Amino acid sequence: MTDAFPATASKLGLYPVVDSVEWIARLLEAGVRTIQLRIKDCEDHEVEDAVREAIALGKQYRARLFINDYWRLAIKYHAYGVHLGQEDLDVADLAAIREAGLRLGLSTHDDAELDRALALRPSYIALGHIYPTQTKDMPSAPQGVVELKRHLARLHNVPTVAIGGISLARVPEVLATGVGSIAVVSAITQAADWRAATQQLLSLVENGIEPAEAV
Ligand SMILES: Cc1ncc(COP(=O)(O)OP(=O)(O)O)c(N)n1
Ligand SMILES: Cc1ncsc1CCOP(=O)(O)O
Ligand SMILES: [Mg+2]
Repeated sequence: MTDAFPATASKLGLYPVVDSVEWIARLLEAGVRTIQLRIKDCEDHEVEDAVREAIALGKQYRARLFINDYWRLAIKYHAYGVHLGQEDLDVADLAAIREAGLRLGLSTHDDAELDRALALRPSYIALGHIYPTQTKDMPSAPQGVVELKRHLARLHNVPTVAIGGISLARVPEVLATGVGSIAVVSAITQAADWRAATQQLLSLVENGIEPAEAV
């Protein structure tokens, strides 16, 4: 059996996914403790400064900072973790990520992808998209909360994250599925008042979760 990736918190709570160091800084300052830097479609050298600065901020705030896609840079600067999609899995050096001690989060969209993800023993598994989203072109249909719940039934011992179209108003029905974390982009970055939105999301999602484990 393949070695497991390092463990992360059993419930990751509110998980903003953002595209700049500025967003990382303001959300960590606002109390977010799980966060992802997601800058799409760049060469490593174009995002190296941003990745390094985001990782430094993550360490400063003792937060769980995941780097999307740029796994070589995440290893180079000792990120807390890396998030990869199914296509990324075809090219990434998973052994190098594991040996460097980084946590690994994986995207899944259906049962076959869940099978593949489970076999890799990642630190968490993300499920989506749950609702229609304007943030990313998705080839598949939204899975909805009924399908999310069915998938979660296979994932008792793995931290889970729901993503895609999750607004403040939809958080309660997503949480009711038992998922351990809610990942959002536009619910924060497109909010009229991002600070208020972040505080409302934090209190809804993290109410009842143990204080953050040391990072
Ligand atoms: C928490 C979380 N879940 C899913 C994704 C999507 O990742 P991926 O499939 O690799 O697509 P891109 O984000 O790279 O466009 C994510 N980033 N974070
Ligand atoms: C990156 C990603 N992966 C699946 S859906 C999505 C975008 C989620 O953005 P939003 O929360 O604005 O729908
Ligand atoms: Mg990706």
